[in-house]
Amino acid sequence: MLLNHLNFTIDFLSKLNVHLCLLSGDPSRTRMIAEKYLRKSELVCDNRGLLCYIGETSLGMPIIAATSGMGAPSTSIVVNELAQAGIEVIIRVGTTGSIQKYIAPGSLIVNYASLCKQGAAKDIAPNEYPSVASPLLSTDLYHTAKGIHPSVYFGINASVDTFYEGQERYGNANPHLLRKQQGLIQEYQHLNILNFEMETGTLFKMASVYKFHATSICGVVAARYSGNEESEKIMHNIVDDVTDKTILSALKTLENIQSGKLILNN
Ligand SMILES: O=P(O)(O)O[C@H]1O[C@H](CO)[C@@H](O)[C@H]1O
Ligand SMILES: O=c1cc[nH]c(=O)[nH]1
Repeated sequence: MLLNHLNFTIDFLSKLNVHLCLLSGDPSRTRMIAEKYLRKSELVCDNRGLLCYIGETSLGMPIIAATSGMGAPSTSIVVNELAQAGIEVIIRVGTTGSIQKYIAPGSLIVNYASLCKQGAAKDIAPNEYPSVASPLLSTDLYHTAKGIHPSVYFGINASVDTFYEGQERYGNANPHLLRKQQGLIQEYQHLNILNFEMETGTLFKMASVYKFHATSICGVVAARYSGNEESEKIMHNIVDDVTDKTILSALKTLENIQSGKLILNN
C-alpha cells in the first residue's frame, strides 16, 4: 500500500529494514545528505517537495533522509507516515535562531525539550503533554556534536507556527505585532529558552505518543537577541558550514545505534 504523501510503500521500507531517519525541513538539505554523506543513495519520494532518499551510512547499513517541510502541519503528516513505515528513530537536522546572547550564529544546539506552541500538536496530545526528546538519543547526539564542533549547546527550544510574528520579527510585512508577541524574546531569555524553530516541539510529542525515539540538532543561522535588523535575517554565509556539522553529528549518532554503541530503551 502506498503512503498518502510519501509515495513509497510500507513494504518497500520494511524489506530494506530501514528504521533510522534524518529529517530536514528543507528538501535541498535532504538531497545534500543523500548525495554528500550517504552511499548508494536512491530517491524514493519526490511528492510535494517532500524528498526522501534511502542510502547507506559508512557502516553499510540503511537509513532514510526525509523532508518534513516547514512547520508543524507538514511535519505531522510526514512523521505519521514515516512511523507507519516502521521508522523507530528520527533526528531532526535543522536551522534555528538563537534567543540567548551567549549563543552566537555558527553554534549548534541540541534540544532535549520544547516549549511547544504549535496548533498541530494539539490535535495529537493535550497542550500540557510534555514535549520531550528521547533522553539517551539526545545525550549521545550532544556528546557527538561536541566532538565535531567547539560550540554546542543543550537545552530547551521554542517551537512556533510562524517565522515572523511568532518569533517577534518586526522588519517584514507585519510590523504591528500583537501585544502577546511583543517582548517575547526577552521573556524567553528569562525562561532559559535557547532557540526558535518550527518543527521540533510537534516531533517530540509525536515521538512520545507513537512510541519512537526523537531528538533535534539545529545550526544557529540568526541572532534573534540583538534587536539589530540585520541580525534578524538569516545569515546565509554560515548556513553551509553549520549544516555540514549538524548532519555529521546526527549521522554519527545513527551510526552509534547501528554499531551497538548506543542502545536505546524501548
Ligand atoms: O531549516 P529547517 O529545517 O527548515 O528549519 C527552520 O527553517 C524554517 C524557517 O526558515 C523552519 O522550517 C524552521 O524550523
Ligand atoms: O530565526 C530562525 C532561523 C531558522 N528558523 C527559524 O524558525 N527561525
